[in-house]
Amino acid sequence: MESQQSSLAASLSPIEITFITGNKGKLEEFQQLLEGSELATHYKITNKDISLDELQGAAEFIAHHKVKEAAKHVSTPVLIDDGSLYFNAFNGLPGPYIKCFLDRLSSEEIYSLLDAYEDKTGYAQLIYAYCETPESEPQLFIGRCEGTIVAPRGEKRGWDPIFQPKGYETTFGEMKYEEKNKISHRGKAFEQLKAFLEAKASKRVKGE
Ligand SMILES: O=c1[nH]c(=O)c2ncn([C@@H]3O[C@H](COP(=O)(O)OP(=O)(O)OP(=O)(O)O)[C@@H](O)[C@H]3O)c2[nH]1
Ligand SMILES: [Mg+2]
Repeated sequence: MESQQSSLAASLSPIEITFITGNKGKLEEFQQLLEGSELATHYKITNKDISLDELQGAAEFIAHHKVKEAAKHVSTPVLIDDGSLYFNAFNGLPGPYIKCFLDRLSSEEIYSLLDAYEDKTGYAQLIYAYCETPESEPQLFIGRCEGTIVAPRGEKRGWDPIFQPKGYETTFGEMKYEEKNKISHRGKAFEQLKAFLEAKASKRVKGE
């Protein structure tokens, strides 16, 4: 039975998903996560860089709207990645607005925003959102990583150099993608996305 199912799995064409992002770092981390998983057998993931409207509000709301928008642009199911960084002293900010800060301030300047606060803790959050068609209800997979905002160290990529995950002596900027992905907000969200996609592929193989 198992071997019948594995030969059926091999004969089925892979399910295509379009990952919509213009951010090369996100794409590289996602590809690295994919390489370490079985998903590549069942799915063909392609990338499109489409500029999507991102509303203001909570990250979950933004991701929900962003993936629905994305689904209108392509004929395959879509996936989006939405990242945010929260300073505990700022009660939920910058959150999803971290991109505006990164566009206008250096990492030193972002770190300095916390000068007046003793509490330098925060967390990184990542939402993978998946949507089958523009009419479908999106599925959200949320990963969080607790840490501390520190003076920048390591590669200058987004806010990686100022985020030191809890229990580690290095910032994300000093880690290789592989190392970061094992503990990161993105790695945690990916584990949930993977379980969802694996269950979907397995149902297809069983003809359910
Ligand atoms: O150092 C980082 N480590 C990360 O793990 C990470 N994940 C996201 N980001 C940055 O946070 C903002 C999110 O905004 P965002 O989700 O809208 O991304 P984006 O606009 O760059 O791409 P996309 O919307 O086309 O997918 C953008 O500035 C991203 O560069 C990160 N920075
Ligand atoms: Mg964006």
